[in-house]
Order: sequence, then structure tokens, then C-alpha cells
Amino acid sequence: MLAAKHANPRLVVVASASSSSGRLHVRDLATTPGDFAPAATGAQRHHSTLAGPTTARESSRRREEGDKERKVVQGAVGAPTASPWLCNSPQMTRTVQKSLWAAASQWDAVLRPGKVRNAPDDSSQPTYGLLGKDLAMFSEAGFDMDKIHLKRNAPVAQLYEDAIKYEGAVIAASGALINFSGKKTGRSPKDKRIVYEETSKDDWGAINIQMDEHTFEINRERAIDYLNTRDNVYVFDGFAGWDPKYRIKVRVIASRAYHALFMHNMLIRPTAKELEEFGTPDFTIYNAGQFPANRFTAGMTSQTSVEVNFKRREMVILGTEYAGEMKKGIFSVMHYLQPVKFGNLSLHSSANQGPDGDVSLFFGLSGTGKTTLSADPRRALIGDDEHVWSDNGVFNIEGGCYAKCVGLDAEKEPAIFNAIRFGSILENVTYDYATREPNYEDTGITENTRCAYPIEYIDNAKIPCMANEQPKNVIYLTCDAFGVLPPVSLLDSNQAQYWFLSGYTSKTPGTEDGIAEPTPTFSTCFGAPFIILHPSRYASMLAKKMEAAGTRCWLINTGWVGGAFGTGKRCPLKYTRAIVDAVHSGELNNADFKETPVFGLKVPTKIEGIPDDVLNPEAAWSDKKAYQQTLEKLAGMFNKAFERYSTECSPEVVAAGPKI
Ligand SMILES: Nc1ncnc2c1ncn2[C@@H]1O[C@H](COP(=O)(O)OP(=O)(O)OP(=O)(O)O)[C@@H](O)[C@H]1O
Ligand SMILES: O=C([O-])CC(=O)C(=O)O
Ligand SMILES: [Ca+2]
Ligand SMILES: [Mn+2]
Repeated sequence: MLAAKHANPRLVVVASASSSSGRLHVRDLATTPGDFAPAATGAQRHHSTLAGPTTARESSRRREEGDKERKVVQGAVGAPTASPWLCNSPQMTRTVQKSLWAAASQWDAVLRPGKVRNAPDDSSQPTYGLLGKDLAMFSEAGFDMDKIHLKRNAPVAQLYEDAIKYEGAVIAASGALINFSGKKTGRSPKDKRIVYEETSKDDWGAINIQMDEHTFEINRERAIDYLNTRDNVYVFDGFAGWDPKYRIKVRVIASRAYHALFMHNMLIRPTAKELEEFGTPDFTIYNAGQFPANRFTAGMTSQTSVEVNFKRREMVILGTEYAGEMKKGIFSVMHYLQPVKFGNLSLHSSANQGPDGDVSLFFGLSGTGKTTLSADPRRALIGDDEHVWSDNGVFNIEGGCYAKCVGLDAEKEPAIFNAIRFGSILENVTYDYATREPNYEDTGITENTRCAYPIEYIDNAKIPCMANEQPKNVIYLTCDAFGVLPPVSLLDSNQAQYWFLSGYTSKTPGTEDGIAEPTPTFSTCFGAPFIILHPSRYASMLAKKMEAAGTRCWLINTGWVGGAFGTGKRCPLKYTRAIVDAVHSGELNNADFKETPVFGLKVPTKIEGIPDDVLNPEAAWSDKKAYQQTLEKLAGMFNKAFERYSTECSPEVVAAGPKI
């Protein structure tokens, strides 16, 4: 048996080495747990403004919490089901984390006396990984280099350690890190703004929410002031875009280790040499998401603000810790830079490549199946969410994937399931306290549970993530909650433009704030929240590229069949996969097609393995009248949504819409 004494002798941890269970018992010798209390987990943190100087009231609150939590821990070890709710909650995460952290640091002290400093507010950690000239850049930006500890491109293990110590993260059985984003568990498109200034105004896309330069400066300063209150500030320098000709250098500066690890996974990781030669970034994200925006600042409508400034080449995040804002922020930057600076087309799509080199793009709004359907054992994965179509072919913008985890099943989605291991971050996923197995069925925190992992965790990823081939097939994924669109149809060139500009789908719950059930939406270019230019600029580029390459365009409905949401069911994944297989095998090239009424879609009359009543939605509806009414209702919605584009495109494209 080993007994260790903390430098601050209020806690003694007795680790019973002989016990096969390896249990740790925490024996309390005094009352104050404040010394080792990590920052609150997201769920708790949003109640307090910032984890700054500890007030007397705060200490007493922590003391009370600590007392409560210690009791839970003592009762819970070995008997973890005392409260099933607590076992799966972020609160429990924090409780368990606290006790384990305390225990683990005691172990360190025993094994390496005098070498390890235990307290989470340890101020001895060095600023490292930065060269002299980089340090000057930080001082110039307003960082207090005498106070904060910048950790640049810290190793994954250290980001784990810090997330565990300071943020209440835990390690899942598979080795992935489980962390929580607090109050916001999806993106906040209504709080995302683009600064209107001389560089952006010429290309202004009519779809962006504006912010003025002065307000940006105020928020930027607020973010940096907040970061200056932190002991640790994490920096990650990496690339966006796999094609060296078109990539940009991105710097992320964040207060949470979890955010640095997320971007470590989602950007393209530089080699040691590339890092040394990194120099001035092309774009910088200041992520102070733990701290709110001031609602009295001009134009702020909430405490959340995500803002992009093309002139300064900067993005500032306040009041949301949802990590997806950073990845989609860089995507917005690429939606501006790629067309304007390089003449390339940026795409909200996944991409994969068959054994014969043929490339497929899968466009689709959030939740329509880009990640799921691009993970295909027979095809190499180029990327799951953000791509660029250039003259050379297709390249991925990202170095990782951000997969939805709701209902994740090892058998149905093995590639994604197996990518969830050491280095991956599970976001807002609850877990079994006793086994540390993630619970993918639990949507208690959000439906939008996610995992971010480096792309090389997918066995058949194509690295570098690019293909020097023009796409042979483009697949539009739509999730039709009305259940009237066929599961697959072939689009001609005019229809391809019409459906791209319309961007019809249903928003699935969770990915955006405030969406509770599938909600029909027209999200132009299958990604309205991310585009910067006028939608018709992307649409006409796409049409030209598809025509030049002879690309075929398919519409696949991954949404409801046999009735609308509520009566029908989501098209079984195995059927959608069989349809995608039929596109790739060439089976559909030789199929017979029948044109549907109203939408004029060409639907294959037969596909191997797909029941006829799935292929033909009308056959699946028992109430034919209701089917017809629903079809016409949707057609009416299309016509209304397309009005704004009718002057922007040719009469042929307008005529490719539904006829009622
Ligand atoms: N027929 C189907 N086809 C595709 N996905 C389906 C189908 N039925 C159910 N699903 C589920 O729908 C979800 C699709 O999510 P996915 O992560 O693939 O979306 P995405 O397009 O990548 O979205 P995002 O841009 O938000 O990452 C998954 O949870 C998947 O299991
Ligand atoms: O951005 C996110 O949060 C997830 C995603 O890929 C999308 O919504 O398209
Ligand atoms: Ca995805
Ligand atoms: Mn996406």
C-alpha cells in the first residue's frame, strides 16, 4: 500500500496496490477542494461568467459542491449506479474527473518526487514551441506574454492532460477524449456575421449578416482581454486545403485545450519543419467562446458572436464553445478565398474515389449523409465535409472528420466507430460511468453529438486527401421529411442547377441552435450559412465544371419513405447504400427511367436489392390523396423559394422546377 501526501496536506490518497480492482479511495482530511478544482464543465460554466479570480462566495460554493461531490464519489466507486442520471451527466464527469485527477497527481508525486507540480493553476509551465519572431506577433496582437503561457501545437497527450485537469474531460474506454461544449451544442447561424469593409463589399453575397469594422474591433479586444486572463492559452498552427498550391495557413488561439485538440484534428497537421517555417498565418481565429459578447455592443442580439473579418484576416468567437464554429468559420473563409483569389469552387460536400480512380462528390446540408455515405469500404475517402474543385481535380480542405454520433453502431458504420480512439474528441456524448463506454443512444445533452478525428483514423483514407481527377458523379443528398421525393433520380444540367440553388432538405435536430424536429428548409448551395458570395456565382461555376467534365448528377433522398416524418420512416441506410453502389457500379447507366409528375424527376424503374415501394414513393403511401397533396405542397414551397433566383438564371433553369 502506498500513501502519499500532497504538497498542500489536506488530502491523502490511499491507493491500494493489492486490490485487483485498483480502486482509489479518497480520504478527506480537511474541507477545501478548491485547490484542485478544475474549471467547471461546460454545462456548469455558462452559469458563471468566467473562471477568473476566486471570490469568497465562489470559494464557499465550490466548497459545498466539493463536499457534495466527494460523497457521490465515495459512494459511487464500485457502486456506480447510485444515480443513473448523475452517472451519465457532465456533472458526474466533473465529479469523477476531480477525484481521479486528485488521485493521479498524488501518484505522480510519489513516483517522481520533486519533479511534478500538481496544482492545476500551476504557473511554472513554459511558453514553448514558438520562435522569437512569432512571440513578437503575439505581443503585437495584444497578448500579455509575461503572464499567459502559450502552448503552441502541444502534443495530443498534453492537450488530453490539460482538458482533463482544467475542463472536466474524461477518457472513454476506446481512448477518445470526451468533452462538453456547454450551453451551445450546435452552430449559431443567426449570430454569425461578416464584417462589411472595402475588401468584402465588392463580393458581398446578399446572404450574409453584416457587422461594422468598429464592432469587430470591440469584440476582438474583448476576446484578447479574456484570453489574457487565462493561465494557459493554446495555439494551433495548421493548414486548410490539401493542395499545396491553394492551401492557407491558419492559426487558432483558444482558451480551451479541447478547442486546440479539435482543430489539431480538423486542420491539416504541419510537419515539424512546416511548423518551424510557418511564419505569418493567412488567417487567425481568436476563440474566447467561454466569455460572452456584450449585448450592449452595436448589433449584438445575444451573448454569442461569431465574426469573420476578411480585411484583417481574422475571426473572433465569443459566447459559444461549440467547436464546429471554428471549422465552419474556416469553411466560410474558403468560400470567399477559393473563388475570388483562385477561381476554384468550394463545396459543402464529401468526396471519395473508386478503385478505377473515379471521383464522387456528395453534396448535402447538415445531417443528410455526407459523412455516412462517403465512408465506403470499397472507395478511398478524400474527405467528409468540405472540398474544393479546382482545375487539377478535387482536394479536401480539412485534415479530419467531424461525424455525427447519434445512434452510431459498430456494425452499420464500422469505419466511423473504429476511428473513435486515442486522439479523437467525442463532443457532448454521455458515457457509462463504470465502463467508460460512450452511450451513442443518449441524446440527453443534444441530438448533435459528434466526434472529431484525424482523417488517417479512417483506414481507407486517401492521403494526401486529393485526387487529380474531375468528378464523374455528383450526388445531391436531400433529407425529405415529407416523404414524397424518390430515393434516387437522375438530373439533367438545368435540374442540377435548379436543385443546387434551391438546396432543399430538412434541417435535422441539433446541428443548429433551436431545431427540435426535421424542418424543411431551402439552404442554397447546400450550405447557406457558409457561403459568402452570391449563390449564383457558385451555381454557375458548378454547372460549367460539370459540363466540361461530363459529370452526371444524381438526387438521393436519404429522408423519409412511406409517409412524412411522423408516419413514414427514414429510408433505411442499407437501401441508400445499395443505391450509391448502383451509381458507382454503373448499374444505373443502363437502367430504364420513368419521369415523375410535378417534379419531372427521372427515376430508375428497378434497382437490384431495392423494394419497388421504396423506389416509388407514391406506391409506399397508403393514402394516395394525401401523397398528392403533400407533393403539391412541397412543389409550392419550391416555387416560392426559387423566386429570388429567377432573375439570376436562365429560363431553362427556372423551367427545371416543379410544375403545378
Ligand atoms: N438513409 C440514410 N442515409 C444516410 N444517413 C442516414 C440514413 N438514415 C439514417 N441516417 C443517419 O443520418 C445521419 C447522417 O449524418 P451525417 O453525419 O452523415 O451527415 P452529414 O451530411 O455529414 O452532416 P454534417 O454536415 O452536419 O456533418 C447519420 O446519423 C446516419 O446514421
Ligand atoms: O458545422 C457543423 O457543426 C457540423 C457540420 O458539418 C454542418 O452542420 O454542416
Ligand atoms: Ca459530416
Ligand atoms: Mn457540414
